[in-house]
Amino acid sequence: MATHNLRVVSDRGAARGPLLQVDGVSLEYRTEERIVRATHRVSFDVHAADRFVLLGPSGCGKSTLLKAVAGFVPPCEGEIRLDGERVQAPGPDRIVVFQEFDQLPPWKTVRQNVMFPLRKSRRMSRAEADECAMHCLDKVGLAGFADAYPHTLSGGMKQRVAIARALAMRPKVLLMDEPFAALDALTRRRMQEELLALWDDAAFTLLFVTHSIEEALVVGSRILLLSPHPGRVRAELNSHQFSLASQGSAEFQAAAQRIHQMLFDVPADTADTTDTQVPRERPAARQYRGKPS
Ligand SMILES: Nc1ncnc2c1ncn2[C@@H]1O[C@H](COP(=O)(O)OP(=O)(O)OP(=O)(O)O)[C@@H](O)[C@H]1O
Repeated sequence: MATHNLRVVSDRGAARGPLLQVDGVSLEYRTEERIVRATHRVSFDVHAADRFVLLGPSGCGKSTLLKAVAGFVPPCEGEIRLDGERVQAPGPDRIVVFQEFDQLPPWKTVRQNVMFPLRKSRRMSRAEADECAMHCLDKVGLAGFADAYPHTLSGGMKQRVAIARALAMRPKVLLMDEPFAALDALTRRRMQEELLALWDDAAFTLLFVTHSIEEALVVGSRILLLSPHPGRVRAELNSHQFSLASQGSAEFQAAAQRIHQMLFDVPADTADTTDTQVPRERPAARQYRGKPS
């Protein structure tokens, strides 16, 4: 596997060793008619406080990898370890925030939605769970909507509730599967900003799936590039230096273009950087053969 530094920086928490280890993991779906291989021998390490992004084209197995880390899909080959323990089932140490806006039970208020997993996991008394829920809702700017029902909220607000609910559980790893993909561009940008502000505050460990190169550079401190279906590791990058503020800069554009080339091996002089979304439909790309200059 090639490891590239867009800029060399030290890894926060690296001294403690990896928190999450994905080691040679192949994932398959078995139906009566056929076997679909979603990923092939994928390996990566996530350290505490990393914002680790899985980036690749549609169908390369990003969501399936996230589900495997969550414990919903067992590897057919390889192993996933969290804090040295083999992942074999879902657990409260790994919480997933999905793209869909309907992940909040509609019959519960915002506050009840955040309290529910805290109470269900028997971590806290009702009063403690209530206090924790209000604290987390305050962090995402929704304390004033604690007694509202989800159907009265915008898509962005629902995603904020889902994030508050996840962070309230203090998971070892927060798993996010294209959480902002269904939002309009302005809201998406604001949500990215808020997620980074939350991370500045709490330095949680994030595993984030996207097919947007720009979002990967903004949100991620490290990025794993996956090849088209079935997903194989193409490269791993450090991207700590980028933020929303650097998005229009020449350095940011150059990094986006380089990632595009690494994913699709497009010659530099023909690469189109006006649209840096990883295409949803694309024929199998040629293998990436070397480190970019
Ligand atoms: N439940 C399923 N049964 C059979 N095949 C599946 C199932 N879910 C996903 N797949 C297949 O596994 C492969 C990986 O899918 P996955 O959703 O993980 O990709 P992805 O990279 O997250 O794509 P996207 O960006 O479009 O969400 C695809 O070929 C897909 O068709």
